[in-house]
Amino acid sequence: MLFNSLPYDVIICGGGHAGCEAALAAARMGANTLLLTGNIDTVAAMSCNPAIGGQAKGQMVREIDALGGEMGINTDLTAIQFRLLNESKGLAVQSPRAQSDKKAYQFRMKHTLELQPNLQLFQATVTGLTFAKDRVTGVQTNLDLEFAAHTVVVTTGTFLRGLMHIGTNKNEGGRMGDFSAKTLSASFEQAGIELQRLKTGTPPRLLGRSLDFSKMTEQRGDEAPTCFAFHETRQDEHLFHVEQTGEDRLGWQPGTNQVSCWMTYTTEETAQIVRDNLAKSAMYSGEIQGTGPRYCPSIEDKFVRFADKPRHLLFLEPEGRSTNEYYINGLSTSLPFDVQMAMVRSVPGLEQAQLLRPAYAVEYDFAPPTQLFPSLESKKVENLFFAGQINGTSGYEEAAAQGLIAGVNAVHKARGEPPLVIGRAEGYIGVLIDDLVTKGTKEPYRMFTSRAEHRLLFNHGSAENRMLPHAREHGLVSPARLARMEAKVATVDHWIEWFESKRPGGGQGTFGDRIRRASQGDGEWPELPTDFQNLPTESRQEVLYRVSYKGYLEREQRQIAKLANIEKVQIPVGLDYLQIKGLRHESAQKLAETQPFTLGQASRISGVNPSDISILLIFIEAQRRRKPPA
Ligand SMILES: Cc1cc2nc3c(=O)[nH]c(=O)nc-3n(C[C@H](O)[C@H](O)[C@H](O)COP(=O)(O)OP(=O)(O)OC[C@H]3O[C@@H](n4cnc5c(N)ncnc54)[C@H](O)[C@@H]3O)c2cc1C
Ligand SMILES: NC(=O)c1ccc[n+]([C@@H]2O[C@H](COP(=O)([O-])OP(=O)(O)OC[C@H]3O[C@@H](n4cnc5c(N)ncnc54)[C@H](O)[C@@H]3O)[C@@H](O)[C@H]2O)c1
Repeated sequence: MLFNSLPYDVIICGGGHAGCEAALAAARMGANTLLLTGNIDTVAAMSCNPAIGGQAKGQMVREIDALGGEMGINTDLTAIQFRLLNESKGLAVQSPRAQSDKKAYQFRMKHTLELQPNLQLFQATVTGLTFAKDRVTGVQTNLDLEFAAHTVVVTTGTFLRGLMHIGTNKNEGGRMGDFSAKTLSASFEQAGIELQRLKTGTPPRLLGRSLDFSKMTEQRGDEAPTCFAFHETRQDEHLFHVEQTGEDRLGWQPGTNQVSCWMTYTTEETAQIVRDNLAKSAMYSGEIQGTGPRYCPSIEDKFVRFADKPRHLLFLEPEGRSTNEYYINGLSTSLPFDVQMAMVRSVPGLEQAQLLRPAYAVEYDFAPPTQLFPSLESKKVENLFFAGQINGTSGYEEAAAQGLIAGVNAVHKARGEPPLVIGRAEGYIGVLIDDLVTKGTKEPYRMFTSRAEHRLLFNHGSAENRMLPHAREHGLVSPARLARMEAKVATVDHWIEWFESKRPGGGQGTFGDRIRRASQGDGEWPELPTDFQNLPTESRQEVLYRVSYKGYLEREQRQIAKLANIEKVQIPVGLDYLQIKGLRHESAQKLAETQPFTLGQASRISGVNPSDISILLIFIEAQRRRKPPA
């Protein structure tokens, strides 16, 4: 039965981190949006650890916030511990990280979805897509209801043919206690979309009252929390806490009443248990075919790949304020349950530990993302977008970032407008999507600072400055917030200019020169004007960062300017690379497969070398000259 006579502008399949951002972005742009998810109670569930942010991921969450997304503010208002990572290192690599109350995070996100105008939330499992020629036209569900749409965004995470492993024990599901989406994969394959398998894993959860914290080292949160949302420009938004009805904020502020994490280490006994039972691990016995995340290795991987390391650090993280459940960061495994018990109890402080949930690994289908345009629209099926773990990524933040972009672009597509594409030189979100659609991935992709060529420009505090043009052009934030973002950028620019032109008394050079010397430990800090000291912390920090690192940042900008020329050269859609004389066959094939948008994107395809790019440039320019003016 067709549920709606008029098609929705956008339907989102899956209410995980990608789906929530996609749905909110689309509805906030005024599009008539439907979010279908298998279980409304698991909206925005954190399948693994109760943490948001960390290196590069923290910066990405701030970019999501600057683009009007929800993850940052939802974390701030449900966090139970805040820590700024790399605090002793340079500002460019400092990353906010917070642990959220897992349930509060979900409840607040669900409530935000419920309150959002233009958005309908509905519980149903999507079983297939409907097509007309090479276009998607809607979705089918397990309720025998069909929904029609101009565009569809798929954000089904680890659920496609999800299969969980604990030793030789197997259960179908995308997550422990959840269902497996078994029929949707066939719909993609029917449409010519290729699927492959990946795997990921999670550690056991423990009962807090069975743990001996006196044998562990306490790790407290930062006294002054580093928030993810830009509260300075978000003043008018509803900062409701989960107990609220959405009208005002409680007296509660982010960073109040934080809880501690606890550190302990694996022992020689743990290593021995793992080594003795390696053959029983689903991963090592050949039970699992999919490739796992290299950068979040299981404990089996750690003892095999880093055999010379006698012990590994573990963090005990509380999962919330109103639960006694603890997550063990660092002990992901797919060993049988009895081995997991022995392993856990070989760790100081965990000798009497009771397990609430076992560790497990999950295998699932993903759609290699080279099948997507930079807008995240499928190259094979028009109006169909993909975002999140289904694109081969790992991580809540990576999923949310893609969800936001796919949601915005689904609306643009429905309206016949050009897509939002963030450049590699603008932020981690640009790097993430460019890496995915250009190079693809053979293992779960996780963001790192080292993936970005221009990471010095990506300090977390500058996200609003960097995203402002996109937020403005695509209407992603409220007019009031946009005005405050613009005012903030103008204030920052004003003070940078002021420091570079004015000289303090009693020393040589401008304020800028003195700040640079002082920030490198050479000389005293000049006394800074009271007006500057009175600026909100974030604006002040951004000015000092840009002044302190002026030389390095200018060098980055020069490099970007050099590359900008090839980034600007657009490649005509449907170019027949195999007909271009002089282009190596391998390059022609890779280019035809990837169908890059710009020469810059073409230059990043592995196997395409600089001489191929020169040949391509000459060809495009010759073609352009031949074309009669319109
Ligand atoms: C066991 C495990 C361990 C992990 N470890 C970590 C970790 O430590 N840290 C980390 O950051 N990431 C981890 N991940 C990955 C992390 O959970 C994902 O990267 C992130 O949640 C992906 O977000 P998503 O929105 O793409 O998908 P998900 O969060 O998986 O959400 C998918 C949503 O789609 C819904 N859905 C699926 N199929 C359908 C359908 N056919 N119809 C309707 N609704 C559907 C589901 O109900 C769910 O709500 C782990 C995942 C798992 C399962
Ligand atoms: N299977 C998966 O898909 C999977 C599995 C695990 C992790 N991940 C991803 O990786 C991230 C977790 O990975 P990680 O192990 O590097 O941990 P993390 O990102 O939570 O922590 C990064 C670093 O912070 C420090 N740290 C860890 N726990 C801390 C705590 N409680 N308090 C303070 N500092 C802490 C450690 O030095 C750690 O190396 C997740 O956010 C997720 O995106 C994915």
